[in-house]
Amino acid sequence: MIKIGLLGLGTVGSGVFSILEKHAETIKRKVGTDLKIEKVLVKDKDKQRDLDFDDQILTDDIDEIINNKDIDLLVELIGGENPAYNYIIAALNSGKSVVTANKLVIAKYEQEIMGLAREKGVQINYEGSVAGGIPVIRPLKESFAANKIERLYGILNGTTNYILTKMTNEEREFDEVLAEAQSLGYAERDPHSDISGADAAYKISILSSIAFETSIDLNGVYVEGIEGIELEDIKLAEELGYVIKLLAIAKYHQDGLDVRVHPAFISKEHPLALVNDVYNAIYLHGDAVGDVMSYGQGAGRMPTASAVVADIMQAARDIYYQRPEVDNLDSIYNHDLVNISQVENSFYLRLQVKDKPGVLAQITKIFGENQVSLASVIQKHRLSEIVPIVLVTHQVKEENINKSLTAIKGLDDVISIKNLIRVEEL
Ligand SMILES: NC(=O)C1=CN([C@@H]2O[C@H](COP(=O)(O)OP(=O)(O)OC[C@H]3O[C@@H](n4cnc5c(N)ncnc54)[C@H](OP(=O)(O)O)[C@@H]3O)[C@@H](O)[C@H]2O)C=CC1
Ligand SMILES: N[C@@H](CC=O)C(=O)O
Ligand code: NA
Repeated sequence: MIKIGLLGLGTVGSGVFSILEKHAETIKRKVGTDLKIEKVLVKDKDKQRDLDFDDQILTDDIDEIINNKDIDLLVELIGGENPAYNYIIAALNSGKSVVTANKLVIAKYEQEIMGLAREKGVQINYEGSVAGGIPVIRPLKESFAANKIERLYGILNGTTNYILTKMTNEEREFDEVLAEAQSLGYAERDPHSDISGADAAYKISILSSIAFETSIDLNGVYVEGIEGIELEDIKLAEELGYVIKLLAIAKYHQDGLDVRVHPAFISKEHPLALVNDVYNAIYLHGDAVGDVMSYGQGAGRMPTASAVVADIMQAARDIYYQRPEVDNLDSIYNHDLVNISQVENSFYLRLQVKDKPGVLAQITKIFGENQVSLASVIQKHRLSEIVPIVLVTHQVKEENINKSLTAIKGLDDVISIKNLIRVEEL
């Protein structure tokens, strides 16, 4: 029998608990032995819970798990940086294998955690940390191992994709849809992590380090969230043949690796444009396999628990058969991350200007001086003395756009720059 210490009995922890119960027989057959949840760490032992268990297994003392020699496997599902990080390190140090869905901790401390697991000869599995139930970590490590991965695009945050989908299809308000995503268990405890793009940045950083065999400095990943997206931008995107998605991108660039997260216009025709609600997708290109897309639910109780339980089963099987963990996936490269100012894209720009002759000419002159050429210009209906203008550029370095915007902001007749969104040619 393999005994488990489960940390956290919230959205994902309760899903793991119920799958381990519901499929106990099948799991036993596939692993080779029974799995038993020996102890469950929670914050509040008196909280009302919808699960059927003996209260004795609940604890609020981590030592009862870390110091319990009978527990072989620690499953960390409390989230956040600390104490989760400390508990993972303590478990590895005491020779326990670890399963976690904590993208923050893995992205921030990947090198240290992987190194420690290797040193101790134990497993650290984290399939649930990226794109919930979609198998993506193991495929990258194993199924695509014979490839050079050239680029990777992902919709990696369920909460923001849910919000953008509901804003697009139902014209609903941001705050109302966010509250719904929280009640469905999709959002992080601090939903700012979802909205700001940080959660997706942790995830693309984890995927990049595996795909490109490199360590990733999170501080070098450009991150922009969906806070600035307005219904107006969504409608204009639709008019222009695009949808807006919070896109995570990792690809080779002449100066290193281009890793970033931001809202992007993507063609309505691209398969990623059809990824809606809480669904996530990863679209990658390997030199041998070509284009591959994986799709499924990226957040939520049971989809995430599906990935976590599979990780538990893999670790348990290896513990039971005393197979040492052999992971030769060292980060052998130290690719530089490219500064966003050096990245080329097309841009969508929405401005409000005074309704006067010559304003557009002044704007296009500034663009011309900064080598920005325009693919389209749309002047929308006049609102009192204000005219909304929408511009789409051809491909240009971001630093040229920034210089242009600084000059455009200084024009007397420009009232405001409402939004600047990258148009990603996938
Ligand atoms: N929700 C999702 O869809 C997904 C979540 N994840 C990741 O899974 C992890 C868990 O998320 P989720 O289940 O949503 O989180 P929840 O907030 O729903 O649950 C957290 C659980 O951890 C317990 N807990 C929190 N802090 C402590 C602490 N300091 N000491 C002991 N117990 C603690 C809570 O106890 P109590 O019950 O007493 O409050 C609760 O049971 C996170 O890393 C998250 O990023 C990954 C993919 C998808
Ligand atoms: N908050 C996350 C949960 C899964 O990782 C999300 O919305 O994707
Ligand atoms: Na996953």
